[in-house]
Amino acid sequence: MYKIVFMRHGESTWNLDNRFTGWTDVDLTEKGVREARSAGTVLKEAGFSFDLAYTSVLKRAIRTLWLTLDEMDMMWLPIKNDWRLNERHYGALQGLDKAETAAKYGDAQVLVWRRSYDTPPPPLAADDPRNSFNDPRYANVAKESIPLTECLKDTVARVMPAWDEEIAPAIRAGKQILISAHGNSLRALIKMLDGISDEDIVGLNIPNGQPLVYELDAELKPIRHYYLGDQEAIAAAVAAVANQGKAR
Ligand SMILES: O=C(O)[C@H](O)COP(=O)(O)O
Repeated sequence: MYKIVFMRHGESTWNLDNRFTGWTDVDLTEKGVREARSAGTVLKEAGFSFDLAYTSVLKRAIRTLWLTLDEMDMMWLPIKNDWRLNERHYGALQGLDKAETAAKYGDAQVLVWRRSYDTPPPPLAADDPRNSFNDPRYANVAKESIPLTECLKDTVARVMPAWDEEIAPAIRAGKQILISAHGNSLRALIKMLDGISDEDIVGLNIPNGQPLVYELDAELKPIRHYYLGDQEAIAAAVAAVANQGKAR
């Protein structure tokens, strides 16, 4: 049996402000820093150790990983940064308040933009200065692969090659792996691993900074999964994520 640990970054400044974030590179709040450190404590106390970590090229996931590893006294761990683990690109919604957007367009429309499998939010204009075409961190990415918006299906299409080409072979080679990523890049991975339908994926929400353990069989099919830590607090955090897109 193999084990892999997934973790969404700790609370970010735009999580706190309830803004659509996507590829915007915002940092952790103080609470997010505490969540990342506490994830390290929880992992250490549960006896986890790692050979390799993967994260995105966005600082909220990178810093979460650093703080978690610091807490585990494992800052020496090799880290692979892969843009394909980035958050789903939120298009022209990036920067907008989620509840205000729901008040303007309705809860149902915002649920479609946040959680539907194949309806992307409106795109950023190609000449919007917030596009990532000239950002040096994507210098090695083909321009046509750099999105202006993404639905979850688009995110699956970029996350799965990272899984198939990089992460799955490393698991098979016996590496213990920690992945620090984002709500929707993790939803994309989990959808594929667990074979969740396009309809049911709407109901999957991932809380900030909570280690999620997946046990996998020899074919890397999930046997079971569970969050480490305080289960009541985690259930409340999952419900809070679901409610972020509702008008107040
Ligand atoms: O990009 C964002 O806004 C969040 O990190 C994930 O947002 P969501 O839960 O609204 O999809």
